[in-house]
Amino acid sequence: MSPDIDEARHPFLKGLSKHRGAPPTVVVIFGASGDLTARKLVPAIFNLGVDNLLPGEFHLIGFGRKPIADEDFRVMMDEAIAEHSRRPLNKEIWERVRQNMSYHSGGYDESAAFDSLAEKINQIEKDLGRDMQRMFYISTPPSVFEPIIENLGSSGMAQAHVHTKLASKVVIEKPFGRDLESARELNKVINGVFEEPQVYRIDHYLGKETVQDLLVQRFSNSIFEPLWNREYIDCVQITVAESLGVGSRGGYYDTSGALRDMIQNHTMQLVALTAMEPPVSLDPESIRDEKVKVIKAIQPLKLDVDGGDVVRARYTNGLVKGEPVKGYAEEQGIPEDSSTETYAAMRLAINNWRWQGVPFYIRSGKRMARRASEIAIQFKRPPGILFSEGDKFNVAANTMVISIQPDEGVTIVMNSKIPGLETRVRNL
Ligand SMILES: NC(=O)C1=CN([C@@H]2O[C@H](COP(=O)(O)OP(=O)(O)OC[C@H]3O[C@@H](n4cnc5c(N)ncnc54)[C@H](OP(=O)(O)O)[C@@H]3O)[C@@H](O)[C@H]2O)C=CC1
Ligand SMILES: O=C1O[C@H](COP(=O)(O)O)[C@@H](O)[C@H](O)[C@H]1O
Repeated sequence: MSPDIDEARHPFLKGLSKHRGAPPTVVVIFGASGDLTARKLVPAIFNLGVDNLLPGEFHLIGFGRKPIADEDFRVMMDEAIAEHSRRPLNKEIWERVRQNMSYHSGGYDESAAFDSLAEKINQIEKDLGRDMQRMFYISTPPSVFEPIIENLGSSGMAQAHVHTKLASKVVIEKPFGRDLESARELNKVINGVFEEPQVYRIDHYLGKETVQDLLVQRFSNSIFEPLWNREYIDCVQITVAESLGVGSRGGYYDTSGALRDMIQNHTMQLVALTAMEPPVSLDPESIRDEKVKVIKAIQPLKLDVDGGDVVRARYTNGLVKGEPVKGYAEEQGIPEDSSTETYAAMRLAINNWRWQGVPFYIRSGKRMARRASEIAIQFKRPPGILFSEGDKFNVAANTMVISIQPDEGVTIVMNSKIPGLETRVRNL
């Protein structure tokens, strides 16, 4: 590995092993011509390669309805890395993945296409002379999640090497159903084909370093935990703001809106991690149990138009960096009668011992003034006996801001004396 790439590692990682011994793997991405594949999945695979975390034997197969030649797919993915990867494209590293990349076209409900995909993977195993783990990443709009899962079952791919370390895995994107009933129905289809340990219901916010750091910050630093409750906290504000519009994804987005696309999943994960009790251990079930407990304590929302807990809105046309951009209603693929929101904000009341009376304000939107995801913990003000005289004492509420992206870090707003003979106060 060239020194400049090693330099790109986080300083905390210096001296730690880079290899976790992943088994030989074939990843199949359904919906591989789409936005998520280009923006996140393939750049992430490239970066795993840079960090030497890919298995020695690694194959990537894109799957989709449009016919795409293997070489065209490789070029599309080169461009995706050049545009979206956090590290520049390193041709030497990428070539090792690239040479084992191909595209398989077929309908998501077409069983023959899945049979031929199974044959292709069997042939890769035969050529290698050993079994491989198969990982199926469903990166399509939710309307085709179910036929893909059913076809993975009927083609036998879901059961490959089951009950061994190489058992097939399936990764399912969100939204996971439209409501409780459809989510249960989707679960039923999944459980009819895969065993639970094979299933990954993904929320990519949980993979962000700063989100993973939340539990560490809360439960490994004794200075915060005693203050993390209704005695000291005035309110919590969670913002997930994007500057992008819906772009080419109007067809999918209009069936979701901000509530299903961002609030019920990513934003609620941030609420859960901020508000949950300490888990009894770090195993996934213990963390899940605490998240479930705190989410159950959230009170039903008041939906009245005036004085309710929820606001929905959508962006109109305007300027971004001086360039005109379309309003949501004019974006490609948005039906004329659409009433889908691109912004949602709500006030949550968590009725448990720790949080009663502390509002959680959460909001998410597209085409906002700037891209920023953050959790702001606003503490109660001290009694205003000493420093409460207008301008002279510009006292702010202490606030801890955990910035998730784009600038990662923690900022604490505190009050301090302005140097000089007179006692003047300002926040910094
Ligand atoms: N984009 C993002 O930033 C994120 C997206 N997600 C989730 O990932 C999934 C994929 O998102 P994204 O890549 O943006 O979606 P896209 O709209 O880009 O669709 C992905 C691919 O699915 C196929 N497709 C599109 N529409 C349909 C349809 N109506 N029926 C069948 N196939 C269709 C197309 O491939 P082809 O025509 O070749 O078959 C398309 O290239 C969604 O579930 C989304 O919620 C999650 C996190 C972030
Ligand atoms: O899940 C989604 O997330 C992206 C935002 O992800 P980020 O990591 O860039 O914050 C959003 O654009 C997309 O609409 C949504 O489906």
